[in-house]
Amino acid sequence: MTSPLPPQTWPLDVAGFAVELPIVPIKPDFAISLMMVIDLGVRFGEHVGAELAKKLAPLKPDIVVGAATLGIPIAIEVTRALGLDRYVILQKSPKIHLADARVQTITSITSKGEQRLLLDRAAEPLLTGKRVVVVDDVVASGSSLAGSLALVRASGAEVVGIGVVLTEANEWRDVLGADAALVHDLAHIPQFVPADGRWEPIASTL
Ligand SMILES: O=P(O)(O)OC[C@H]1O[C@H](OP(=O)(O)OP(=O)(O)O)[C@H](O)[C@@H]1O
Ligand SMILES: Nc1ncnc2[nH]cnc12
Repeated sequence: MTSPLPPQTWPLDVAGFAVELPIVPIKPDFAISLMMVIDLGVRFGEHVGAELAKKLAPLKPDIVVGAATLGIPIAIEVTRALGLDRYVILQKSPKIHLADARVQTITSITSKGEQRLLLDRAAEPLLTGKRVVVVDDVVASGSSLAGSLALVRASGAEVVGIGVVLTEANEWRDVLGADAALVHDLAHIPQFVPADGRWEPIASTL
Protein backbone atom coordinates (compact mmCIF):
# COMPACT_ATOMS: atom_id res chain seq x y z
CA MET A 1 0.00 0.00 0.00
CA THR A 2 1.26 3.47 -0.84
CA SER A 3 0.98 6.00 1.99
CA PRO A 4 -1.26 9.03 1.38
CA LEU A 5 0.41 12.16 0.10
CA PRO A 6 0.69 15.12 2.51
CA PRO A 7 -2.12 17.70 2.36
CA GLN A 8 -1.67 20.18 -0.47
CA THR A 9 -3.59 23.13 -1.86
CA TRP A 10 -3.82 24.79 -5.26
CA PRO A 11 -3.70 28.59 -5.18
CA LEU A 12 -6.07 30.22 -7.63
CA ASP A 13 -7.08 33.73 -8.68
CA VAL A 14 -10.80 33.71 -9.44
CA ALA A 15 -11.24 36.99 -11.33
CA GLY A 16 -9.36 38.90 -8.63
CA PHE A 17 -10.41 36.83 -5.60
CA ALA A 18 -7.61 34.63 -4.21
CA VAL A 19 -8.54 31.16 -2.97
CA GLU A 20 -6.57 28.06 -1.90
CA LEU A 21 -8.34 24.91 -3.04
CA PRO A 22 -7.56 21.62 -1.25
CA ILE A 23 -6.21 18.93 -3.57
CA VAL A 24 -8.43 15.90 -3.02
CA PRO A 25 -7.79 12.41 -4.42
CA ILE A 26 -10.84 10.94 -6.13
CA LYS A 27 -8.97 7.79 -7.25
CA PRO A 28 -5.70 6.35 -5.87
CA ASP A 29 -3.60 8.07 -8.54
CA PHE A 30 -5.76 11.01 -9.52
CA ALA A 31 -6.81 14.18 -7.71
CA ILE A 32 -8.78 17.37 -8.27
CA SER A 33 -8.63 20.74 -6.55
CA LEU A 34 -11.98 20.92 -4.85
CA MET A 35 -14.02 24.13 -4.92
CA MET A 36 -16.87 23.83 -2.44
CA VAL A 37 -18.52 27.15 -3.16
CA ILE A 38 -20.69 26.82 -0.04
CA ASP A 39 -17.52 26.84 2.10
CA LEU A 40 -16.06 30.02 0.59
CA GLY A 41 -18.39 32.57 2.15
CA VAL A 42 -20.93 35.10 0.91
CA ARG A 43 -18.34 37.60 -0.33
CA PHE A 44 -16.97 34.96 -2.71
CA GLY A 45 -20.50 34.14 -3.88
CA GLU A 46 -21.26 37.81 -4.47
CA HIS A 47 -17.95 38.29 -6.30
CA VAL A 48 -18.38 35.37 -8.71
CA GLY A 49 -22.01 36.34 -9.32
CA ALA A 50 -20.98 39.87 -10.28
CA GLU A 51 -18.05 38.74 -12.46
CA LEU A 52 -20.10 36.13 -14.31
CA ALA A 53 -22.93 38.65 -14.78
CA LYS A 54 -20.45 41.07 -16.44
CA LYS A 55 -19.65 38.36 -19.00
CA LEU A 56 -23.24 37.18 -19.48
CA ALA A 57 -25.13 40.50 -19.50
CA PRO A 58 -24.19 41.34 -23.15
CA LEU A 59 -26.05 38.15 -24.17
CA LYS A 60 -29.26 39.79 -22.89
CA PRO A 61 -30.60 36.76 -20.98
CA ASP A 62 -34.19 36.71 -19.76
CA ILE A 63 -33.56 34.13 -17.04
CA VAL A 64 -30.86 32.00 -15.39
CA VAL A 65 -30.95 28.21 -14.99
CA GLY A 66 -28.68 26.36 -12.56
CA ALA A 67 -28.25 22.73 -11.52
CA ALA A 68 -28.53 21.52 -7.91
CA THR A 69 -26.69 21.36 -5.63
CA LEU A 70 -23.72 23.70 -5.90
CA GLY A 71 -25.14 25.46 -8.95
CA ILE A 72 -27.88 26.92 -6.72
CA PRO A 73 -25.83 29.68 -5.02
CA ILE A 74 -24.28 30.51 -8.40
CA ALA A 75 -27.70 30.83 -10.06
CA ILE A 76 -28.96 33.08 -7.26
CA GLU A 77 -25.92 35.37 -7.29
CA VAL A 78 -25.80 35.65 -11.10
CA THR A 79 -29.54 36.38 -11.22
CA ARG A 80 -29.16 39.10 -8.58
CA ALA A 81 -26.14 40.65 -10.32
CA LEU A 82 -27.95 40.66 -13.70
CA GLY A 83 -30.81 42.60 -12.07
CA LEU A 84 -33.24 39.75 -12.80
CA ASP A 85 -35.57 38.11 -10.29
CA ARG A 86 -36.72 34.61 -11.21
CA TYR A 87 -34.36 31.70 -11.82
CA VAL A 88 -34.97 27.99 -12.42
CA ILE A 89 -33.15 25.20 -10.57
CA LEU A 90 -32.74 21.75 -12.07
CA GLN A 91 -33.22 19.48 -9.08
CA LYS A 92 -31.63 16.16 -8.22
CA SER A 93 -33.93 14.77 -5.51
CA PRO A 94 -37.01 12.87 -6.71
CA LYS A 95 -39.59 14.85 -4.71
CA ILE A 96 -43.31 13.99 -4.68
CA HIS A 97 -44.13 17.31 -6.37
CA LEU A 98 -41.59 16.52 -9.13
CA ALA A 99 -43.50 13.50 -10.43
CA ASP A 100 -44.11 15.42 -13.65
CA ALA A 101 -40.57 16.40 -14.52
CA ARG A 102 -38.36 16.16 -17.58
CA VAL A 103 -35.37 13.96 -16.68
CA GLN A 104 -31.76 13.66 -17.85
CA THR A 105 -29.28 11.13 -16.46
CA ILE A 106 -25.83 12.53 -15.67
CA THR A 107 -22.54 11.29 -14.20
CA SER A 108 -20.36 14.02 -12.70
CA ILE A 109 -16.68 13.61 -11.88
CA THR A 110 -17.27 14.33 -8.17
CA SER A 111 -20.30 12.08 -7.51
CA LYS A 112 -20.41 8.29 -7.50
CA GLY A 113 -22.63 6.66 -10.11
CA GLU A 114 -25.46 8.15 -12.11
CA GLN A 115 -27.59 11.05 -10.94
CA ARG A 116 -30.87 12.36 -12.29
CA LEU A 117 -31.39 16.00 -13.21
CA LEU A 118 -35.04 17.05 -13.09
CA LEU A 119 -36.82 20.01 -14.68
CA ASP A 120 -40.20 20.60 -13.08
CA ARG A 121 -42.68 20.96 -15.95
CA ALA A 122 -44.46 23.60 -13.85
CA ALA A 123 -41.36 25.81 -14.35
CA GLU A 124 -41.36 25.44 -18.14
CA PRO A 125 -43.49 28.53 -18.84
CA LEU A 126 -40.62 30.57 -17.35
CA LEU A 127 -38.34 29.15 -20.06
CA THR A 128 -40.34 28.58 -23.24
CA GLY A 129 -39.28 31.07 -25.92
CA LYS A 130 -36.85 32.77 -23.51
CA ARG A 131 -33.13 33.60 -23.77
CA VAL A 132 -31.51 31.48 -21.07
CA VAL A 133 -28.05 31.41 -19.50
CA VAL A 134 -27.15 28.13 -17.82
CA VAL A 135 -24.74 28.38 -14.86
CA ASP A 136 -22.82 25.96 -12.65
CA ASP A 137 -19.90 26.08 -10.24
CA VAL A 138 -17.53 23.83 -12.22
CA VAL A 139 -17.48 22.05 -15.57
CA ALA A 140 -15.20 18.99 -15.69
CA SER A 141 -16.50 15.96 -17.61
CA GLY A 142 -19.24 18.18 -19.06
CA SER A 143 -21.96 15.64 -18.25
CA SER A 144 -23.83 17.90 -15.80
CA LEU A 145 -23.89 20.84 -18.22
CA ALA A 146 -24.86 18.62 -21.17
CA GLY A 147 -27.83 17.34 -19.16
CA SER A 148 -28.80 20.89 -18.16
CA LEU A 149 -28.65 22.12 -21.76
CA ALA A 150 -30.82 19.23 -22.98
CA LEU A 151 -33.50 19.96 -20.36
CA VAL A 152 -33.53 23.69 -21.06
CA ARG A 153 -33.76 23.19 -24.83
CA ALA A 154 -36.49 20.55 -24.45
CA SER A 155 -38.57 23.24 -22.75
CA GLY A 156 -38.33 25.43 -25.87
CA ALA A 157 -35.76 27.93 -24.60
CA GLU A 158 -32.74 29.31 -26.44
CA VAL A 159 -29.46 28.82 -24.55
CA VAL A 160 -27.57 32.06 -25.26
CA GLY A 161 -24.66 31.39 -22.91
CA ILE A 162 -23.15 29.23 -20.20
CA GLY A 163 -21.41 30.63 -17.11
CA VAL A 164 -19.15 28.59 -14.83
CA VAL A 165 -16.86 29.75 -12.07
CA LEU A 166 -14.22 27.16 -13.02
CA THR A 167 -13.39 25.04 -16.03
CA GLU A 168 -11.49 21.90 -15.03
CA ALA A 169 -9.15 20.10 -17.48
CA ASN A 170 -10.51 19.68 -21.03
CA GLU A 171 -12.79 16.66 -21.32
CA TRP A 172 -15.84 18.95 -21.25
CA ARG A 173 -14.84 20.47 -24.60
CA ASP A 174 -15.39 17.17 -26.44
CA VAL A 175 -18.52 16.31 -24.46
CA LEU A 176 -20.17 19.70 -25.12
CA GLY A 177 -19.01 19.87 -28.75
CA ALA A 178 -20.26 23.08 -30.42
CA ASP A 179 -21.81 24.20 -27.10
CA ALA A 180 -18.30 24.56 -25.63
CA ALA A 181 -18.12 27.88 -27.48
CA LEU A 182 -20.96 29.18 -25.27
CA VAL A 183 -18.91 28.72 -22.07
CA HIS A 184 -17.73 31.78 -20.10
CA ASP A 185 -15.52 31.08 -17.08
CA LEU A 186 -13.68 32.99 -14.36
CA ALA A 187 -10.69 30.64 -13.93
CA HIS A 188 -9.30 27.25 -14.93
CA ILE A 189 -8.04 24.35 -12.78
CA PRO A 190 -5.94 21.36 -13.82
CA GLN A 191 -6.17 17.78 -12.55
CA PHE A 192 -3.37 16.06 -10.65
CA VAL A 193 -1.31 12.85 -10.45
CA PRO A 194 1.28 11.82 -7.85
CA ALA A 195 4.93 12.51 -8.67
CA ASP A 196 7.87 12.43 -6.24
CA GLY A 197 5.65 12.26 -3.16
CA ARG A 198 3.37 15.17 -4.04
CA TRP A 199 0.49 16.00 -6.36
CA GLU A 200 1.58 17.54 -9.64
CA PRO A 201 -0.72 19.07 -12.25
CA ILE A 202 -1.13 17.00 -15.42
CA ALA A 203 0.48 19.17 -18.10
CA SER A 204 -2.27 18.52 -20.68
CA THR A 205 -4.93 19.75 -18.22
CA LEU A 206 -3.26 23.06 -17.30
O1 LIG B 1 -18.68 18.39 -15.51
P1 LIG B 1 -19.04 17.36 -14.49
O2 LIG B 1 -18.11 16.19 -14.43
O3 LIG B 1 -20.47 16.92 -14.63
O4 LIG B 1 -18.84 18.00 -13.05
C1 LIG B 1 -19.39 19.22 -12.67
C2 LIG B 1 -20.48 19.03 -11.65
O5 LIG B 1 -19.93 18.36 -10.51
C3 LIG B 1 -20.44 18.98 -9.34
O6 LIG B 1 -21.69 18.48 -9.02
P2 LIG B 1 -21.94 17.13 -8.26
O7 LIG B 1 -22.53 16.13 -9.20
O8 LIG B 1 -20.74 16.69 -7.49
O9 LIG B 1 -23.09 17.44 -7.29
P3 LIG B 1 -23.58 18.58 -6.32
O10 LIG B 1 -23.53 19.89 -7.01
O11 LIG B 1 -24.96 18.09 -6.09
O12 LIG B 1 -22.72 18.53 -5.10
C4 LIG B 1 -20.54 20.43 -9.75
O13 LIG B 1 -21.43 21.13 -8.92
C5 LIG B 1 -21.00 20.36 -11.19
O14 LIG B 1 -22.41 20.39 -11.29
N1 LIG C 1 -12.95 20.71 -8.76
C1 LIG C 1 -14.24 20.61 -8.43
N2 LIG C 1 -14.71 21.18 -7.34
C2 LIG C 1 -16.03 21.07 -7.04
N3 LIG C 1 -16.93 20.42 -7.76
C3 LIG C 1 -16.47 19.84 -8.87
N4 LIG C 1 -17.11 19.13 -9.80
C4 LIG C 1 -16.23 18.77 -10.71
N5 LIG C 1 -15.00 19.21 -10.41
C5 LIG C 1 -15.13 19.89 -9.25
